[in-house]
Amino acid sequence: MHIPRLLINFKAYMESSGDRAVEISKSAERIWREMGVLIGVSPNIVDLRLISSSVEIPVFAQHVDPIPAGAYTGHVPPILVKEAGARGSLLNHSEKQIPLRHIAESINMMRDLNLISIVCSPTPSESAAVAALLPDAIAVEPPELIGSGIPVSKAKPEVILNSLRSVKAINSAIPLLCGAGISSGDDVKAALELGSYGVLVASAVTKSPDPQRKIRELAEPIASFTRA
Ligand SMILES: O=C(CO)COP(=O)(O)O
Repeated sequence: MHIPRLLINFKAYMESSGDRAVEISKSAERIWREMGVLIGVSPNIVDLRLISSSVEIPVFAQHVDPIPAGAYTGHVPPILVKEAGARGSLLNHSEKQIPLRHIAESINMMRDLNLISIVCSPTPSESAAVAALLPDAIAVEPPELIGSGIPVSKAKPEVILNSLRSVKAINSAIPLLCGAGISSGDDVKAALELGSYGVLVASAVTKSPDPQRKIRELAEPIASFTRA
């Protein structure tokens, strides 16, 4: 199972849509080849096929709905995400929260399609609830730090430690990523030292004047950590 250690969420930023989404994705691919760090990108749904046909690194949708293909206006069936070349999807991001039963149904539908499920959770207790649904990975992200530039790995390390503890108590095989405010290589290093498998980032890359340079900075501690 190839869970990225650095997953870049393009959200719905203009700076990471269309041709700019392709450029950032190609930068991520270049750094993956250069450093051997598995980097994934999560473009807006409007760019999913464009990005998955432009790079070899794993591409993730930002959301799926637990439905088959069919008469579902405005919804995102897992099968169509698969057809568009995605390797998986985020679920339950704090900016796109869904009920627990939808998370469970989506994880099961994604598993049947060999799509990787990375489920976001805002707190350690919700991380435990999500772990019981057996996703492929969990990403804990305190909503109040998202987009703040204040890194969860330094401002709220207990959220990572308590999530690790609560997820391990349910299933120690589920990797835990963390995100929210992660903006520097040092923030990534702190997250890894706390026990995170990897990180989820958005604005540090999408809003950077030099996304490639920022991706390299964020990937460096992962490269050294995974080499050690
Ligand atoms: O929501 C996030 C990643 O999914 C985190 O956002 P920022 O990296 O902009 O804080």
